[in-house]
Amino acid sequence: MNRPDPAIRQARAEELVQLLGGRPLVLIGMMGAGKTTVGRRLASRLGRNFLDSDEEIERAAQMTIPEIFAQRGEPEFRAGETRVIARVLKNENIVLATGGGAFVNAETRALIKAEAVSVWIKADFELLFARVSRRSNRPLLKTENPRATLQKLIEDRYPIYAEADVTVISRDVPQEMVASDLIDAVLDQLKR
Ligand SMILES: Nc1ncnc2c1ncn2[C@@H]1O[C@H](COP(=O)(O)OP(=O)(O)O)[C@@H](O)[C@H]1O
Ligand SMILES: O=C(O)C1=C[C@@H](OP(=O)(O)O)[C@@H](O)[C@H](O)C1
Ligand SMILES: [Mg+2]
Repeated sequence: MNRPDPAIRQARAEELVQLLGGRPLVLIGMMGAGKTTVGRRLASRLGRNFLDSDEEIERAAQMTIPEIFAQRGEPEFRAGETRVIARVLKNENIVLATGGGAFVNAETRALIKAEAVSVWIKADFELLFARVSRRSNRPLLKTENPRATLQKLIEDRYPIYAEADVTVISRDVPQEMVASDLIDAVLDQLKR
């Protein structure tokens, strides 16, 4: 787990930007995987704009995600999510962090596959559960048994997430290192 030399890190970031040729980089995966926080660092490393579909939905609705789920319900949230992702994918040179359910939607998934390079940030159950337990801002986990709910979501969604172009394991290491792993994994894929 050596930290790469900053010059090498910079060179890898530049190479990736070249190979992407403007295509959006879209992060998918479960709640707690690190899409939002690692995505922000990744965008800064690549000199790209960062967007988060949840933040875009909150801005458009002028409500938080828990408020949207409580007052309008999940179907309306999902409709907003599909619209927002279709809109932001018209931009080049972005890193987009999606919400965990976005890629599960067939329409959204087709759009991401057509317009972007998708990266599944994959993490094991205990790591995800520890991370999502720190905050109570994820309405889907407000159940009697959040562990069982998370486990069921993992079972249902992992076969779909596996359709992403690239998979990166979110290890329990600093986010900068996950961002480096991500750059290396996408580079490997694009150079094939
Ligand atoms: N590599 C990491 N090391 C430590 N904490 C992390 C790491 N990646 C994410 N986290 C933390 O886990 C929580 C969930 O991350 P977040 O980026 O919101 O995930 P997502 O958007 O995939 O749901 C946040 O508190 C974040 O700071
Ligand atoms: O997995 C999901 O269905 C959801 C994930 C959340 O985003 P994060 O994956 O960024 O936590 C957010 O979109 C909403 O609470 C629903
Ligand atoms: Mg997020």
